[in-house]
Parts: sequence; C-alpha cells; structure tokens
Amino acid sequence: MISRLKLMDFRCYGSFSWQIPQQGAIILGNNARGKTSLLEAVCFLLRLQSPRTARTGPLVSHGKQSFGIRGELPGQIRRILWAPDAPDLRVNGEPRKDQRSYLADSYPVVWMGNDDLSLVQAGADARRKYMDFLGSQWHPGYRLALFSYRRALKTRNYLLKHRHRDKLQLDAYTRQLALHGTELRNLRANLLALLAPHIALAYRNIGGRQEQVSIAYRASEEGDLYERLCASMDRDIRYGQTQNGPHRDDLDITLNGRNAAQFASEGQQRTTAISMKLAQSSLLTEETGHTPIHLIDDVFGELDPTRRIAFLQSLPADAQSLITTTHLDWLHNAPCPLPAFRLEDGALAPL
Ligand SMILES: Nc1ncnc2c1ncn2[C@@H]1O[C@H](COP(=O)(O)OP(=O)(O)OP(=O)(O)O)[C@@H](O)[C@H]1O
Repeated sequence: MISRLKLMDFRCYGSFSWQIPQQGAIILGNNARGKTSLLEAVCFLLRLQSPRTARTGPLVSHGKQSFGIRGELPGQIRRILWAPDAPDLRVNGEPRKDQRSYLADSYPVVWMGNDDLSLVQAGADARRKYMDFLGSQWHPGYRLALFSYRRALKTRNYLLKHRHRDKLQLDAYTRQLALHGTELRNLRANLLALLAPHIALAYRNIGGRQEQVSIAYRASEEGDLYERLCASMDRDIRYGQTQNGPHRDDLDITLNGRNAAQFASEGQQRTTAISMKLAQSSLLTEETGHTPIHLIDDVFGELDPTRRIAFLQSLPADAQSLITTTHLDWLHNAPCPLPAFRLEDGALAPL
C-alpha cells in the first residue's frame, strides 16, 4: 500500500502531493489532465520502469533536468531523484547503490491499460514485455538473466554489424548469449507453467465458463541455443543482427484450442487480456506474499457491463487499486467501493 505520493517535475506535474486512501481510489479527469502520469509515477517508484516508455528522458517535465518521486509504504519511504546518468535511489534515507538493490525489497505492481488488447492482437513484443515485467518481480534471477542477455545481445549485434569483426570475440559473445539466453528461457518456461492455471481460472471467473483459454511459451527455435546460434552465424552476419534467441520468443495463446488472435471475438480477446493481468496479480500474491498494487488505466469504457462487473469483483479485496477514468457512467450498478477524486489543474480533490 502506498499512502503518500509526492512528485517533483514529473511529466506534467511541477509539484504534487496526495494522501492515498488505503483501499485505493478512482481518479476522474478529462483527457490530458495527468491521470496516466500519476499511475506511471507509482509504477516507476516501485519498479523503476514505465509502462509507456523504455527511456526515462520523457518522464522529466519539459524544460527541467531531473524529476523526483517520493512514496510512503509500510515500513519504508522510497525516494527517487532522477538526473541523467546519476539516479539517486533511496529507501528510508539510505542510498541504494544500484537498481537491483533498490528493487530487492520493493512492492509488486500490476499495470492494466486500455492497450492490453495488444497482448492478444499485436506482435510478440507486447507479450515478451508482459513476461519480463512479471518475471522481474517474481524472481530476482530473472531480471539479472534478462539484463545479462540484453547486454550480450547488444555487443554481439555490434560485432555482427562491423566489417572488421574478430571471430574469436564473436564466438565469446555467442557463448555468453547462449548462456544467459538458456537461463532466461528456462525461467520464462517455469514462469509460464506457474502462470497458466491462474490465467485459466481468471478467464472462467470473468464469464468464459464455456471456453478454455491456454497459454504456452514458444522458443523461436528448438535445440541447444549455442549450436543454433553457430548454425545461423552466416545469416546473422548478412543481416548484421542476431536472428534467433529469447528476444524473438513468444507466447501461444489459444481459446478452445484455436489461435486467439485469429479466431477469438474482440470480447473474448479482451477477457483473455484481462485474465492475463489478473493472473499476474494472483501469481505475485502467491509468490511474494504481498498483494500487488493495481494500477488500472482507463480500461472500463471498453468493457461490456457484465465483464466490467466481473472484472471489478475479480480484483483482490485486500488490493490497493488506483483506477483512472474520464467518466463515471460505467460505475452504474458496478460494485466499486473506492473513493473518487477529481483531477483538475494538477491537483486531486475528493468528489
Ligand atoms: N515530460 C513532460 N512534461 C510536461 N508535460 C508532459 C510530459 N509528458 C507528457 N506531458 C503532458 O502531460 C499531460 C497529461 O498526460 P497524461 O497522459 O498523464 O494524461 P491523461 O489524463 O492520462 O490523458 P488521457 O485521458 O487522454 O489518457 C498531457 O498534456 C501530455 O502532453
């Protein structure tokens, strides 16, 4: 639970402070008032990641050099002062030397947004991000394997692109890539095995009792990764890029045995996407012992009333949920006991 949030020069907020109710809140506001930015700030404070951008530059208010986020949680005050090349990360006033140690005792987060449909409809990138955001919160080794893999991939791609490549060096990075890639794949496969039953259960709860959703990890190629990388070396050199590996892996999502992207209706696809997010929540609760903070950005307009009610009922009773919306029509007949606030001119006022 986050109880107080303060922002400085974050996105459209110069200075902002909010005492957050324990159970969470509904944040009502017209477009471009800063609703998503608020949830983004909470996500960044807890995970050092924005769901909107991979870079931190866009988070800094226009014309400023750095931003600050401070949040009070049970037993800890987290504070980030982010300046280019010199992030200052503190917990209870103590500096944390790197991102890993800052994140080690942070709280889990689930992000739900109106573009979650892309988990089913869009390319594999969205599904890898989904796995990696969850995996990094699930297992400390996951983030490390992902980070090491990305670093080795970047160097290998750099070597592949350059004409005067050193064969020995290329082989050394191929080995590194295979080592971290195999580790990452094993972690992802384990994660998916744990996650799949949570997704099936969440789907049934939201109304798809007749339907069977299933999800499985699919590697971009079979067999030993090092051997496959060596076998495709000529092609990689031609493209100047590594063509195989976990950065090309995907998830197979099926509904009643058929590919969900091609055969499911939009309603079924939305239910699948929401189930994937609710499954993150139940898995993280089980694995970390903490119910994640739910950051729910403008999802209700897209759901029909039955799914909306079922979704609200599926949120864990003890979760803190921050829900943004541009209107409250969807609340009609919906079981949502959260207090509502209006966001106007960069400040929140109770409704
Ligand atoms: N780095 C930045 N500095 C200043 N303003 C920014 C920055 N990044 C985005 N903005 C602006 O902040 C405002 C709020 O954006 P945000 O996405 O949080 O709004 P929102 O209330 O969620 O809108 P919507 O309902 O349309 O999704 C927008 O006007 C946006 O252009």
